[in-house]
This record gives sequence, structure tokens and C-alpha cells, in this order.
Amino acid sequence: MESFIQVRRDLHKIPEVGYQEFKTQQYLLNFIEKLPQDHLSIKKWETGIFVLVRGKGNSPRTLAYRTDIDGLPITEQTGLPFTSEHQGFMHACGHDFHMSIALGVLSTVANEPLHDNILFIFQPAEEGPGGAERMLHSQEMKEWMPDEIMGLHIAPEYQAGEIAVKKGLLFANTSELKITLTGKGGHAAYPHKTKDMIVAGAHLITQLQSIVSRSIDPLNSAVVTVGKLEAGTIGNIIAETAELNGTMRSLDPDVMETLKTRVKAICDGIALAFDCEVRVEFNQPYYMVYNDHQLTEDFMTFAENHQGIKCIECEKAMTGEDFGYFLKEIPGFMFWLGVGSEYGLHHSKLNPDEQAIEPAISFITDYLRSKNAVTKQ
Ligand SMILES: CC(=O)N[C@@H](CCC[C@H](N)C(=O)O)C(=O)O
Repeated sequence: MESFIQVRRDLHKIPEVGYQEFKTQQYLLNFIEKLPQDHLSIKKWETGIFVLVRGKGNSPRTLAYRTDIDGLPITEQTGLPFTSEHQGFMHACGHDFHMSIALGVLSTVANEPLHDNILFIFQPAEEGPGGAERMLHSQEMKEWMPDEIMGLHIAPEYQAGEIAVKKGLLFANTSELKITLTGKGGHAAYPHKTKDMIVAGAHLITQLQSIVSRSIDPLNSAVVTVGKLEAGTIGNIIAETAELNGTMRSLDPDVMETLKTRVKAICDGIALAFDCEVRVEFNQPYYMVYNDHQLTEDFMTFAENHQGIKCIECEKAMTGEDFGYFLKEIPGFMFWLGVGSEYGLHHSKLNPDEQAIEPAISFITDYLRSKNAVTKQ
């Protein structure tokens, strides 16, 4: 089992962003091809992979287990001996954990007599631009369409050995936000001959912060975050353009519409006030993660009775996950896996506890066994 910690460390060294996961895909394929192949079918999909472990039961069902495989554009600052070898990129959302756990479960079930089929989905581009919706509608998935699906996400706020889950809404609806401002550049000493997009951008960001506090019912929830701002080249040149990138979150699709309407209205106001062009784009919406009530309840009952696992009923979160697209069409659930880290998701010092890996592999394998996926002998 120690080896899956090594797998995690190997993958941790090679984080790649969405649809660039070439080394990751090759690593996964090398691992999967060493497993007993007699009941495995493997299909590459873009930089992802589908692996079907075929059951031998009469009219088998297909259960799916999904992991995401991409990293983030963050410079790692953990100082770990197996730190990222890809400068400027890091597995700062735990997808290295997700993959090693998926490989651990796959290697166990590939060696056991199965009743049902188990489809392993190694999905690219969860952090963006989104792989789940495209995979769901792929020819490969249509041929192996599962009856149920499950997935996990690491949770730094819970400890190794803990899982957290809830029925119904778990994660938010999301939409990426890109705003491009175009004015007129020039000499810093002649501002009256220019249209300064740094000043316009600064006003815009401040005004965007009023949307949640003043346009959304306090009894609802929403997020508007600008995570990236690019403008200017040097201190004595007035910036002709500015680009803002962000994300918006809501628990209710109607609230998302209000967010979009208000963003557009504020951008129109900025265009007028600063005599510039403002282009707004809402990209890559992710559908909310909504857990099937019955399957989640059964899973929680299973977890509560599983030695070594503490099951916590959690609150919903403003996290986004394109796993929501799978759940829109296939009954299933996502749960949090505790990995106790002082630093949270998307932080350059995230350091999840590797002691979570082994119990997670055993627990998920046992859950699949409990679903009669594995023939009792
Ligand atoms: C689990 C997690 O952190 N997911 C990401 C994925 C959202 C990507 C999306 N395209 C966006 O940024 O809006 C998250 O940020 O919640």
C-alpha cells in the first residue's frame, strides 16, 4: 500500500493544466497497462482515460468511479522533497491524491472476480476549461454509460480517516468571468491625453464587490471573485488595456442570472464613466453538484459502519466541480475526503496528509464490494 503514496508523489511532481495532461496520462497508462488485462478495456479520451473493468455476473450493472487529473497554475511553496518539477504549476487541489486513490481501487478490483462492471473515469481539465461535460457526451461514455457514479474531493479541513458528505446540493453553480477594458495608452505625465485602464479597472473591481452585498438577498448566497488582473507594462506608461479574470458562484441558478445582469450593468457604467470599451464574457459554467438522496444516505450508512472511517454530515460549499454534469444525468454522489492540511485548497503550501490514502482505497473498495460489484466466493 506504501506504493500508492509513491504514486501520489510521482504524480505530484508533474502537474499539468487542463488538456495538457500528457505526462500524467502516460504515467496513468503505464500503471494501468501493468495490471491484469483479462477483464480490462482501456480507451484514451483527449488527455483523459476510460477504463472498464468488466464484470462476469448476469446482466451486470455499471458503477462509475471518477477522478480528475489536472493541476493548477500556482508556484509550489511546500518545500517538499517531491515538489513540483513543473515550474509555476502545482497539484494544489489534490488531484494527485484523487488519482492515486483511483489507481489503488482499480488495482484491487482488477484482481478480483467482479459481478458488475466498474468504469474508472480519469477526467482532464476539472479546474478549467471543463472535461466532465464533454466526456459525458463522448462516444466512449455512451458505450459504457454507468448506472451510478461516485467521486471524491480532498478536504484539508477534515482529518485523515474522516469523510464528509450531504444529500442534495453539495457544491455551487459557477461561471468564469473575463472582462477586457480597452482605452488609450500614453505618457504617464499626460494623463489627460489618455484613457487609463488601470484606473477604470480599479473602479470596476471595487464596484463588482457591491453586487453580493447590495443586489443579492442576504438570505441567498453568492460569490464574485476577481482572481487575476493584468494591466500595464511599466510605471511611466498609462495602460491602454486591462484584463480581469474571475469566477462567480451561486447556490441557485436564478441568483447566477442576477450576478450576470449586475456585472453587465456595472461594466456599461464603467464604459460610460471612463470613455472606454468594456467587453464581458461569461465562460465555462459548471453545473451544481447535487447528490442523489437515496444513494448518499446508503453511502453514509455504509461509512458510519466502516471501521476506521468517521462520517460527518457537512454543509454545502461554494466550491465548483464539473462532476455536477455527471450527476445531472447519472445518479450518484461526491464526498469530501479528510486530509488535514494547515493550508487549504488552491494554496501554494497545501500539504495533504498522505495517511489518508490507504484508508480511502480500502474504504472505497469495500463500498464497491458492498454494492455487489465483486462476486462473493
Ligand atoms: C474543487 C475546486 O476547487 N474546483 C474549482 C473548479 C472551478 C473552476 C471553474 N471553471 C471556475 O473557476 O469558475 C473551484 O474553483 O471551485
